[in-house]
Amino acid sequence: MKKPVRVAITGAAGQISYSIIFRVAAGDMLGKDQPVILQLLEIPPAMGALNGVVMELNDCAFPLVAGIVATDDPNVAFKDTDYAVLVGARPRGPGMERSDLLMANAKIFSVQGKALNDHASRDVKVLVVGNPANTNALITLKNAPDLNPRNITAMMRLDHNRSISQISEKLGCPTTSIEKMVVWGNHSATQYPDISYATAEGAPVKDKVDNDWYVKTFIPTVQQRGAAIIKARGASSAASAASAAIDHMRDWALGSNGQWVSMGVYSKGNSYGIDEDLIYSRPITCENGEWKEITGLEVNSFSREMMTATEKELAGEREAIAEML
Ligand SMILES: NC(=O)C1=CN([C@@H]2O[C@H](COP(=O)(O)OP(=O)(O)OC[C@H]3O[C@@H](n4cnc5c(N)ncnc54)[C@H](O)[C@@H]3O)[C@@H](O)[C@H]2O)C=CC1
Ligand SMILES: O=C([O-])CC(=O)C(=O)O
Repeated sequence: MKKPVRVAITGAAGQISYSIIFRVAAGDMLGKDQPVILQLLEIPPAMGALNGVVMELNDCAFPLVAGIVATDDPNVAFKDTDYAVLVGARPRGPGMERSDLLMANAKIFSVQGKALNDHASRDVKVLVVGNPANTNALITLKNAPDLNPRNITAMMRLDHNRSISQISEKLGCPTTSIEKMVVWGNHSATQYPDISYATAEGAPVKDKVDNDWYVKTFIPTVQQRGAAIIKARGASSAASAASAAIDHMRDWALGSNGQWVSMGVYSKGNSYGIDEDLIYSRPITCENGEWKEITGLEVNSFSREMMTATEKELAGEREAIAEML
């Protein structure tokens, strides 16, 4: 049996975590042979509810759960943690943009960045889910100067999976046959789901769909999917967000088997002309616990315009929270 690893999950009594925690415990994220110690963080008013989650976890008698810590102290939750999934943050309601959450949530990530810096494993892999995820990841990174910036990422996998699902439905082919999808930029309405390189059953997707559908239906549907779920459900997506978080961390830890995925990662300003000091989503493959960017793709003028629009939005968000960096 492998040695247990520590997985910290914040917002542990919230909607998304109610799906994530049980899947991590079942081995969906790190493998069916990897025991985990769950380190669950909440705020004081939610500790009663978190206690209920812990009771349910115990009732599952999961063979892989080697320990559970439930706490309202980030210094305890992040102690020696190998993985951290930062979900705890306010969700948006109808009519809001995710950036409207920036001021409400920014402080959470400066506090948690510092706590990760001081207490987590030096190799901790961090995924920021709480919105606005990319800029919250930047705040986390800037408050954790002793950690490797490569190890702090933002979740774009839900957008990636949504894109694949839309193409699969349009073409009537299985999701597993769609490869080389890319979502660029911010997890927001400016994100750019790009089918330029995508293939379905080995053939270019752009040859199978008309450009009008791509520009007028596909792109806005993916960009607005979060808002559509809020409208339909009265609450933001939770199980699909949890599933995307599991996919992101599993592929990062165990490898993406050559498949392209989209991850919000730290930009050093040396690829695709994207400004440095942003957490910007791009095409990635993962192997041996490391992510690697796909570089050198040709970018046409439509793509460049879309990539720049989402970059500008991220730069504006960075400006708005400059004092927290
Ligand atoms: N990046 C993405 O693709 C997605 C991001 N989200 C975002 O994820 C976040 C969480 O969403 P839900 O679980 O639906 O919300 P929720 O409101 O059900 O749960 C959030 C939980 O976080 C807790 N929390 C608040 N401040 C905290 C802190 N400082 N430390 C620890 N816990 C804290 C709250 O007590 C609450 O239990 C929201 O910001 C939402 O917008 C949601 C869907 C997709
Ligand atoms: O739309 C929201 O506020 C929640 C979210 O990030 C998503 O579902 O993509």
